[in-house]
Amino acid sequence: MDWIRGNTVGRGSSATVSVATSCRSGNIFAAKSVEFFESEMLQREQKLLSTLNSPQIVQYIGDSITMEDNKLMYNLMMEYAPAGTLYDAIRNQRGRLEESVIGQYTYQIVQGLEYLHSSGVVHCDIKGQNILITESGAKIADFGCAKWSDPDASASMPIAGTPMFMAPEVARGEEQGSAADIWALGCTIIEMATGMSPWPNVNSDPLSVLYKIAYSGELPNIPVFLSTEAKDFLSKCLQKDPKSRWTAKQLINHSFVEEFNLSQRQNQKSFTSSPTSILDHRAWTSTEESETMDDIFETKSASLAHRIGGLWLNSRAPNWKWEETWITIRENVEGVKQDNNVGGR
Ligand SMILES: Nc1ncnc2c1ncn2[C@@H]1O[C@H](COP(=O)(O)OP(=O)(O)OP(=O)(O)O)[C@@H](O)[C@H]1O
Repeated sequence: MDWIRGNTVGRGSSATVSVATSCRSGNIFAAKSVEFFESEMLQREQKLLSTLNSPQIVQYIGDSITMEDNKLMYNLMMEYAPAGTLYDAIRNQRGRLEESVIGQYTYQIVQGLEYLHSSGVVHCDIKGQNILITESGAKIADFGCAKWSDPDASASMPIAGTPMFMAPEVARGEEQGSAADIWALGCTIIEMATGMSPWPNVNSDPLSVLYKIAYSGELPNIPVFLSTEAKDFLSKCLQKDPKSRWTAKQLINHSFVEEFNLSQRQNQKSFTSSPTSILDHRAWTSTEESETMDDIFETKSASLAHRIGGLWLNSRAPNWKWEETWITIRENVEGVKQDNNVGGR
């Protein structure tokens, strides 16, 4: 092992993330690790992340297999973000970021999404917990749910993501394309502005969340205290019809983020720095009667929500805290696999 594992800096539903130091260079990086026998998803994430290269995407460094405490581990190495996630930043600011900061992060996330979507990748799990804050701003991370947008490649790809941040067409199990990332971006802006979920008054079980999003016809509330530009930007992200949602390419020129777009262009003109090392860049109310549920979930598309909800109910974790962390769910081709994302952050 030519690197030393340091402290654990994060724990997701699928993996543990530690800070690590290279023995040769002394450089610091992050290692996302799982036991090799259950590393299929992390290896899939590695394959996808290794094809990406953008200032607004967490920088891929490499992968390795290590033997630690008699356990064979698979590690995905990437740049380390000492400041943690956007979710941490929101909590540090007592749940509400200033609008100028929201604008800046939003611009950087849109840049990352524009890069991803133009590269044929859909992230599928945009939320504050999956955005890292680095010296060069917000970077999109955690490609555990990501997929290629090519219909042939994604035909067998199941719906994945975090119910509270899911777009209506995703909650109905119809499609999960790039427009779904834009809806999730809108939800993340609400998270930045309020420190709360986009559906704060909805019963917090995923089944209720999914039903509300899929069939109520309602939209998340746009915070009243935001500027007209910010509200307009949000309304472009939170269109029920995915075809009516603005694309990342359109949003990048929206007046809400215009000043960050302009200042970046100016910076690009004045600096011509060459890159050094990659490490230098561093669910409606409470659950209804089951007859009603069966009526509601009769359709093919809704059966997805039913399966997800059932699984969640069956595997509820004792230390679950919905308010503090948003669940990520993944369905594999053979069936549904539900991951409890229970704190540790
Ligand atoms: N590069 C990094 N630098 C610093 N902290 C990180 C980094 N990557 C991840 N983390 C921390 O580890 C946590 C878990 O990482 P990640 O979201 O990638 O794991 P996961 O198991 O895929 O999570 P999820 O349950 O969202 O699928 C993050 O929320 C964050 O706090």
